[in-house]
Amino acid sequence: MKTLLYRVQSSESDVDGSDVHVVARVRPLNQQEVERNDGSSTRFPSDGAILVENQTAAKTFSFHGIFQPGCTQKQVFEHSGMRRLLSMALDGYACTAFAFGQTGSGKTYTMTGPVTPEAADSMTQEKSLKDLGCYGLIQYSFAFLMEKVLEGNDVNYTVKASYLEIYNEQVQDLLNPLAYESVQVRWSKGQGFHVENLFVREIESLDDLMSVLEDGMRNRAVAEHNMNEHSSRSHSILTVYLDSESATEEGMSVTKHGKVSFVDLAGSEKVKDTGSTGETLIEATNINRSLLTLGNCISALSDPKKRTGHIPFRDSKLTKLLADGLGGSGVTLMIACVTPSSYNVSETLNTLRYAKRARKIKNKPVIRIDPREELILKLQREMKLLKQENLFLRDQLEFPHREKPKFPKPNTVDTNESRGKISSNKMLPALPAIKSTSDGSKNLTNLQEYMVENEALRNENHNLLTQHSVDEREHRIISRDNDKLARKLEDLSRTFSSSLTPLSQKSF
Ligand SMILES: Nc1ncnc2c1ncn2[C@@H]1O[C@H](COP(=O)(O)OP(=O)(O)OP(=O)(O)O)[C@@H](O)[C@H]1O
Repeated sequence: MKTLLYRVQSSESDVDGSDVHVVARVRPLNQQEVERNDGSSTRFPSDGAILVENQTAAKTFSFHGIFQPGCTQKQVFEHSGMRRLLSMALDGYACTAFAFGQTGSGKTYTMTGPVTPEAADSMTQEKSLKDLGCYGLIQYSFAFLMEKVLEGNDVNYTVKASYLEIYNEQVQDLLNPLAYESVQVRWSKGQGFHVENLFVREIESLDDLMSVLEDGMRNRAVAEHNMNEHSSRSHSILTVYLDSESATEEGMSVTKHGKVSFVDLAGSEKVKDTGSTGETLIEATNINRSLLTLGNCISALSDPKKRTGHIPFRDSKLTKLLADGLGGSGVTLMIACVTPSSYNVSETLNTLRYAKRARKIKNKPVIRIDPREELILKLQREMKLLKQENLFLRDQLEFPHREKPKFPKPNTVDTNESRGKISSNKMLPALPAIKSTSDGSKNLTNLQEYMVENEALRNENHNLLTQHSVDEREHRIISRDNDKLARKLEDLSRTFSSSLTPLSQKSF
C-alpha cells in the first residue's frame, strides 16, 4: 500500500478564517546530516500529528496538516490550506502565508523552491499550475491567482505587487533597491502599520508576477554559513494586491482591496552551529532578536488572559508588518519548517511549540472595502428592508402601493395628527437614481440621496404604523360603542315587549 506523505486533519471547523491555520513540513535529512549519522527524531502517528523524540522524552503535536519528508511542492500547495487563503484574498481579505523555523529547515525551499541560478532563469517562462515542478508555494499561488483573475467571472481585478526585505532592522525595497532610505514603516488609523513609498509594480500576466519574484530574489541578502549554503539573512515579504470591482445585487459597483503576503522569515540560528562571525554575526543577532519579538507576540496572543492586553508588535519591524495577520483582521497560514535530524531536536521542539501556540491565535477577518462604499451598500440593504415593511403596512391599511419616486429631493410626510390620516401621494420621498460608479463624488451624492430616501421611508413607515394603531384604536372604540348600543337595544326591546302584555294579564 502506498503511504501518504501528507496527513491533514479531517475536520475543517474553521470556515471563516478566524483561526490561524498551522501546518508543519519536515524536510528530508540533508547530506551533512546523513554523513554525521543523525537519526530521525520525528514520527507521524496519525492525521495532523507529529511525534518528536529525544533521548529522554517524546512529545506529540497536532496541526491542521503535516507534510513528511519526500512530500512534493504541489502536495504542500494542494493540502496546506493555501488555495483557501488565496480565494479569501480574491474575495477582499488581507491574507498572509508565512514560513518559519530554524536556519536550513526548508523555509525558502517551501516558499520559492530550490534557490539555484537555473531555477531563477526559468522562472519567467510562462507556466501553468500543472508544470511548476519544484517551484514553491509562491509560484503555485501566482499561477492559481492569475488563472482566477483572468477568468474574471463578473469581477474586474487590478493586480499589483511589491517585494521588501527587513535586513538588520531596516526595510529595503527589493524592487527599487536604491531607494532604501526613504522606505519607512508608518502607522495610520486607516491603514494600520504600512510601508511608506514602497514601489508597487502593475501586473498583467503570470510572467509579470514571476519577474517580481525573480528581481526581488536577486536583490535579497543571502550568505553562506555552516548550516546553509544559501541562507536568507533577511525576512522577506512579497505582497500581491488584488483590487476587485464587482456589482452588488442592488446594481452598485463595489471595490474590495484583497491582498496576500508571502513571508519567508530568516531562520533562527545558534551561532556556535552556524559559525557566524563579523557581518553574518550582526545579521544573526538581528534575526534572532526580531524572531524573539515575534515569539513574544505569538505567546501573548495565544494566551486568553494576555491577548486583550499589550502585545509588543512595536518592538520590531517584522511584528509591525505581521500585526494584521496575528490577532487582527487578516487571515493567516503558518508553515512550520523543521528538520528530522536528531542533532537539531531541541530547535525542532522550539519551532513546533511556537506553532502550537500560533494555533490558539484568533483573528477577526474583515473584507477590505472603501468605508464610503460600505456605507452606501448598508443603506441600500436597509432601504430594501424598509420598502418591504412599507409594502406590508400599506397592504394592512389597504392603502395604494407606493409609486416609484421620480423627483430628486426628499418629500415631507403628511402628519395629520388629529386623524392620523396619511395622504399617500404627498408623502412619497425621492428615490435616487442608483448609479453604477466607483467615482468618489458621485458616490457621495448617492450616499446623501440614500440617507434622505431611507430617512423618508423610515418616517413614512413610522406614520403608517401610527395610522395602523390609530385605526386599531378606533376600531376598538367603535366595537365598544356597538356593544353598548346592542345592550341598550336589548333592554329597550325587553321593556317594549313587557309594555305590550295584554291588560287582562295585568294584576291590579
Ligand atoms: N523539502 C525539501 N526537499 C528537498 N530539499 C530541501 C527541502 N527543504 C529544504 N531543502 C534543501 O535544504 C537546504 C536548506 O533549505 P532552505 O534554504 O530552504 O532553508 P531555510 O529554512 O530557508 O534556511 P535559512 O533560514 O538559512 O534561509 C536547501 O539546499 C534546500 O534545497
